[in-house]
Amino acid sequence: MGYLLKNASILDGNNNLIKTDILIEKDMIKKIEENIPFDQHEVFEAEGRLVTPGFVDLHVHLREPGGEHKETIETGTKAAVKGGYTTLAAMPNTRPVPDTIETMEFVQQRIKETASCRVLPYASITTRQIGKELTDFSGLLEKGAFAFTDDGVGVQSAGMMLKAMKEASENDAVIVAHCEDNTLLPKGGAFHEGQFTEKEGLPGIPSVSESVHIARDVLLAEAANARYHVCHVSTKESVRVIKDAKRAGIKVTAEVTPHHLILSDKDIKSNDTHYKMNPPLRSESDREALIQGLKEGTIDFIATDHAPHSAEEKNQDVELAPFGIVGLETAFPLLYSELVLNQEILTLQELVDMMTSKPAVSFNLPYGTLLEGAKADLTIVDLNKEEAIDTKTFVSKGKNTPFDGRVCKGWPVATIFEGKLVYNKEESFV
Ligand SMILES: NC(=O)N[C@@H](CC(=O)O)C(=O)O
Ligand SMILES: [Zn+2]
Ligand SMILES: [Zn+2]
Repeated sequence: MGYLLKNASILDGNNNLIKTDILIEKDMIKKIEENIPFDQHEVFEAEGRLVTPGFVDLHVHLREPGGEHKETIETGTKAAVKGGYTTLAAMPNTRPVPDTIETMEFVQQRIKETASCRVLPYASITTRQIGKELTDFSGLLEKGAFAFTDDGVGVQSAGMMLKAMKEASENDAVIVAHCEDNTLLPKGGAFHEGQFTEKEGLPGIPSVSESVHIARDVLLAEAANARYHVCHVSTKESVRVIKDAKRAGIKVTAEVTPHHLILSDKDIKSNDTHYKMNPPLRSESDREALIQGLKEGTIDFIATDHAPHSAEEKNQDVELAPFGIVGLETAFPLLYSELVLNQEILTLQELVDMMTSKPAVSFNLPYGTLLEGAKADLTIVDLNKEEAIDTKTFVSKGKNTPFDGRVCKGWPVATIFEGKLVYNKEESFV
């Protein structure tokens, strides 16, 4: 009859750790209190472990249907719970795209049958994500579409984006945007236009190809009175535009990825396609602006943009290899080690909030909290455990990361989703 976590360390909201017991019954957190007596519960000793709400990642690519050689809902959610995540929102750049009721029903069925954690599927804004025709927003929402996005590609026409925002506003839905103006992209660009591409004599992806769409879209969101969210913000100009829009009262939120917070174009290794992702790693001053934006609340939360690809695909020439890196199994230890421990940029509380309550609140989700009566989604972390990232241990099909071999501290060791133990590293947590 449920679990009793003894002597767990939890955060109090002010970056203080307090010691407590946590009682889980069915799929709910029943009680958070010291010295809960046990009574037919399975007892877990959590002494010396940080217990947080299950992490929430609102930007992942699970590749199913159509990209099962890269990832499936089953493998992607196994990777998620290993990384401490219990809620994911899955991007619709699959084949087929969930742009019809039938495909959305199929995706929901696969989630029900194969997922280890909660998966909220996005529907596309436009049919086949080609920017020509809006999908059936109200029909897709009825089938459980989480929000609408054409992630993978920008919505090129302002007219189409305005239509989408009006439709979203009428249906109380959020438009989630991959911001990229194709008319500003060079042929064969793989990296940010800056010191790296200049040194290597390569075509570069300019910052303005992202920021110009954000500037356009916040004005469209204002005109349509729509809720608008920006994916994977990467430039300082983007941060400035979002800051101004928030100040003007426009309903905009934004996310940033772990890799854009930790790496910049000075870290790129020539001919290594593990540094090729969209948007690209920008300059060091962009990275600093992203950190500042996150700290001050211009950027609302962290999302991985987990984008698995096969080794064959990534082993091509830089121009041909697909954009994207995986993130679910490494996000917390990377961010904790780099931003909390090494650079002292974020507190542990801030980091946990940005991976739990902040995304949940931004999208009105009832998850990401450790409160009595909440869903029992919990992540158990060993903050002192130090280990090198090793792609050979990944359960994701994607091994495409530039962080292989990097030593990190703060590894998730167990994950509870809706009251069930869905991950338990080497059965260590019993
Ligand atoms: N981020 C990436 O580099 N790639 C994503 C697409 C996307 O998020 O735009 C993918 O689907 O592989
Ligand atoms: Zn994208
Ligand atoms: Zn993406």
